[in-house]
Amino acid sequence: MTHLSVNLNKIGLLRNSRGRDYPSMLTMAQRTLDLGAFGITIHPRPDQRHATYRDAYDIKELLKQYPGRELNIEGFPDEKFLEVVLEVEPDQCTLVPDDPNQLTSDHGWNVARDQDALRSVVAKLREKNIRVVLFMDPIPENMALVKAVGADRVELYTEAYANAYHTDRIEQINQQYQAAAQAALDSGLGVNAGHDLDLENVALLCAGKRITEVSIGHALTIEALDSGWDNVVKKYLEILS
Ligand SMILES: CC(=O)[C@@H](O)[C@H](O)COP(=O)(O)O
Ligand SMILES: NCC(=O)COP(=O)(O)O
Repeated sequence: MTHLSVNLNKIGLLRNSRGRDYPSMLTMAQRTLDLGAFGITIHPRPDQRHATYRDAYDIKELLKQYPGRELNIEGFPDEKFLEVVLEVEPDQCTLVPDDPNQLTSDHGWNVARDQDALRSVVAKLREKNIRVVLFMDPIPENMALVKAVGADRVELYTEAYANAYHTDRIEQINQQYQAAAQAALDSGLGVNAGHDLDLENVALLCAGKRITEVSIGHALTIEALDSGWDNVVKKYLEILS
């Protein structure tokens, strides 16, 4: 079984487009948890274009009603992000090497280059018992360094997998992701995965039984426009069970 953490960024985008609390992030988080999702993910970016720092505090408060479920906060560890995460104390923090002006996340960490800074950030988060995840490209040789800086898990950046899914390269690409996941496991790390996963492609990736958690938001929100939020969340839960 692979845990589903639903990323609510795109609910935040809709909410922010009118400046009112509609759709409500909290209502959607509660609805998603009531459907059985393991967790909620948000990625507050410096411009707060979708998920906001306030959402982090509010969803953490909501999760007190859901023992065993988790909040995962993703983002680049700048001063404000770290201030919020160290105050909110989510169950998990996924560090992503995004520039503020990036359209979306599109690469993993260069841990060899950034190891000193990462080691310091990871230590601060671990002091608060926050599980630390590094967003990584699926390169097996890089996994041991993630462990060396003190992280608990990697999140495999799955855009390349999603792009290959409907091509004749998918078997080779999936094998690369499975090898990266195995290398992470062999290094004593847990394995998460995310970015551009959807109802069609998620099953093959998780069939290898190496992935503890997937975080899915963009495709899930779009699929919900066709089939309804509840139906889509239930479909993911069925696939991942
Ligand atoms: C890190 C990652 O791949 C996604 O979780 C990210 O949160 C997507 O961000 P946007 O929703 O801003 O595209
Ligand atoms: N870490 C991946 C995530 O939270 C959601 O990514 P996406 O499904 O919005 O592409």
